[in-house]
Amino acid sequence: MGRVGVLLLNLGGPEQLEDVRPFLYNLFSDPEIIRLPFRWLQRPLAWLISTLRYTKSQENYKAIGGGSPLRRITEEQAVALQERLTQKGHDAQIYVGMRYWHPFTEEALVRIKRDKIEQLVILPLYPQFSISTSGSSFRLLERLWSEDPALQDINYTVIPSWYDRPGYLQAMSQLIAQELDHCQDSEHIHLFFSAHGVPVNYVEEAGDPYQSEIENCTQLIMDTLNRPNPHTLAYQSRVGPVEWLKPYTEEAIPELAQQGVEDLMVVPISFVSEHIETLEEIDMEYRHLAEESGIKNFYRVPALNTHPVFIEDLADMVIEALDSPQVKFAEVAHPPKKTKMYPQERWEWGMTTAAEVWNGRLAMIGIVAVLVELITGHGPLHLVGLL
Ligand SMILES: C=CC1=C(C)c2cc3[nH]c(cc4nc(cc5[nH]c(cc1n2)c(C)c5CCC(=O)O)C(CCC(=O)O)=C4C)c(C)c3C=C
Ligand SMILES: [Fe+2]
Ligand SMILES: [Fe+2]
Repeated sequence: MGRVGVLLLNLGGPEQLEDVRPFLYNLFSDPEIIRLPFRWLQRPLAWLISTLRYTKSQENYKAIGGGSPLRRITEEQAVALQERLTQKGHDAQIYVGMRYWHPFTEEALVRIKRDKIEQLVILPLYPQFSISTSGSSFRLLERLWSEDPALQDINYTVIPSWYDRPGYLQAMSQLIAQELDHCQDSEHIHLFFSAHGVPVNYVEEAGDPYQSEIENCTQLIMDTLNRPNPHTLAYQSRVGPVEWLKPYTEEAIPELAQQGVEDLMVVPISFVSEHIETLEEIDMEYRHLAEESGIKNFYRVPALNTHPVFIEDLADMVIEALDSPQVKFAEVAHPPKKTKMYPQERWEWGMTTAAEVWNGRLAMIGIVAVLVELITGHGPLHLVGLL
């Protein structure tokens, strides 16, 4: 076997407050994150939302120390994975490729080419697949590959998702059990699985398997944990005006309190590292909400980070992938759609007169909306919840 590399994919996060605005711009420029009827609207809208949202977002990053810990933790995972692979007799170079911040996926590919990697395992650090996360990175890679003959010489394989891996499930249930064992009468504690949400139309129209993978994952963790605790699954971090997967975390917590639940333990399951949504949203916002709603004891299970059982499983995944038939981007970047078209494609009927007229009208509405919002600080984007 030639020189082996592992490319770890992740979202990326602003390392300092000045990074928040360009990070948000990159995020909202991604058509897998906001689906718009017209491609040309993507960058102006990304500029608009990032400009109007960043001060609020900066406040959240300020509350967790001024930046996202995601790069540091992902690099620690990379080091731990490399060590574990070496112990298992596999020499591999590990690369981190983030989607929206440094080190960008493009930067990782420059290093992979420079190091003359011949076998590459592409491993997203998202246990469950979503069009908006792993899918977005796979599509980016698919495009970069198609543009670069040097990349086409590399034998690569993709691991699409791995939420059902025994090691991952073991590591998650060990973390939960450890947290439960710190508490008295732990069998009464309600386990509250909180997954990052996605818009409903991703699942129902675009065919995103995310919801079913999250539901299966929750059940598998409960089976592995094998304790009598009651549990609930809900979705957090909704952004924007459209409907997202339900129940929403911020509604489910007060409902449970009303039903008489007094002890709640939140288990974050869509992300393997601590990040803004665990450290700020869960530990601060949802804790506050829970206490206001009458929950007496609020606990949170830590993220996996470099949990040894988890890292061991990542190493096994890499070794197994090297021995298995290759999985190509074309197989994983485009989940089969539920309806004939992606939501944004329904509008793409070509350069018809009607489309041109609507382009013009929407542009005017957009410009007026921006001006009103910039001047008054209030407007349609605040109303629909994007800001
Ligand atoms: C599996 C995890 C994630 C899914 C699914 C996901 C979908 C998704 N996210 C947004 C919008 C935002 N995400 C933001 C930050 C962010 N998102 C995830 C994970 C998932 N996102 C993480 C881990 C982070 C934080 C990184 C860090 O800095 O620690 C943000 C920015 C933060 C903020 O301003 O609140 C936005 C905005 C959408 C629209 C979406 C699905 C379509
Ligand atoms: Fe997100
Ligand atoms: Fe949030």
